[in-house]
Amino acid sequence: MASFCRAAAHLRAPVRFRRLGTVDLGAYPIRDPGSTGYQALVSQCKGLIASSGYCQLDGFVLPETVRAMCAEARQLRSRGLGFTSTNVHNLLLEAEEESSSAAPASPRAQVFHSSKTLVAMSHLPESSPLRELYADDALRELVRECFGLPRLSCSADPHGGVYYNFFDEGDALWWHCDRSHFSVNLILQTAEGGDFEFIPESRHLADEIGTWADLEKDLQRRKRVPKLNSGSIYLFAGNASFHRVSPVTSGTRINAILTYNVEENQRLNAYTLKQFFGIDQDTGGNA
Ligand SMILES: O=C(O)CCC(=O)C(=O)O
Ligand SMILES: [Fe+2]
Repeated sequence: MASFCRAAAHLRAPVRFRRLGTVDLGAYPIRDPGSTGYQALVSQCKGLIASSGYCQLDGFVLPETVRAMCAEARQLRSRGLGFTSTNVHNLLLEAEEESSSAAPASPRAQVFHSSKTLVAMSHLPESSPLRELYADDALRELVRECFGLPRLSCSADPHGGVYYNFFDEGDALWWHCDRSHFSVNLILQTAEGGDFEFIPESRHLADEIGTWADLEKDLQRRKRVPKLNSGSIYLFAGNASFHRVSPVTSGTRINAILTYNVEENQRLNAYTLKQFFGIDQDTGGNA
């Protein structure tokens, strides 16, 4: 009888949905910044960023959440909410008028065609696990500390704060240095090819090596190709180092970019919104 009552009480209990944990807090104690584990994590990341501009946190996002994010990304894309762009750019992502003075064979005159498909933050449902990760103050604080920044805010841009990226077969992001000084990237699904490759502290070579052909040889010879798995997050000082995503040869690479700014209330400019998200600033709608 007693056991029957317990069972009945259980049946009457309100249904609780199990909330997925997002971050592996055992390995990365981001909710406990006073702990020695947290301090060790920050000092290790700071050291790596100081020496090579790069550090990666493997298994940062738990596998179940990675699966939920991949499923969400694919579902949004299958509803036609992805925007595929081909971007023509040079090594320093300069505007045409900035690079027009470069000599024809020089590195800065080289033009690349990069392509990928993005799903903007404005398409993510309120309950999105990617939104939840982006809204996590403890992650933002970790990023701030690792890059040694005085303060850090989430983007105020409704489309570009955090977004999914797809690199399908043939897609690539060719050699460049970012305009922003730091970036945070979450790998959700790997593919054949689609490797993140970088050469620490190499930006100055664009002015020192006379031709793109010679610079490319140097980059290929010295590049680092970290082994990234689904669930890895990497922090990268992408303004100082040439990097690329190599062409995908089979499958689809899925990743998410989390955008933070030192200054508050930063939004994407009209060019970036149109070029990468297909959004007209005036209407906010997809082009
Ligand atoms: O997806 C990556 O691993 C790199 C992306 C990148 O370099 C960029 O968005 O500027
Ligand atoms: Fe980049």
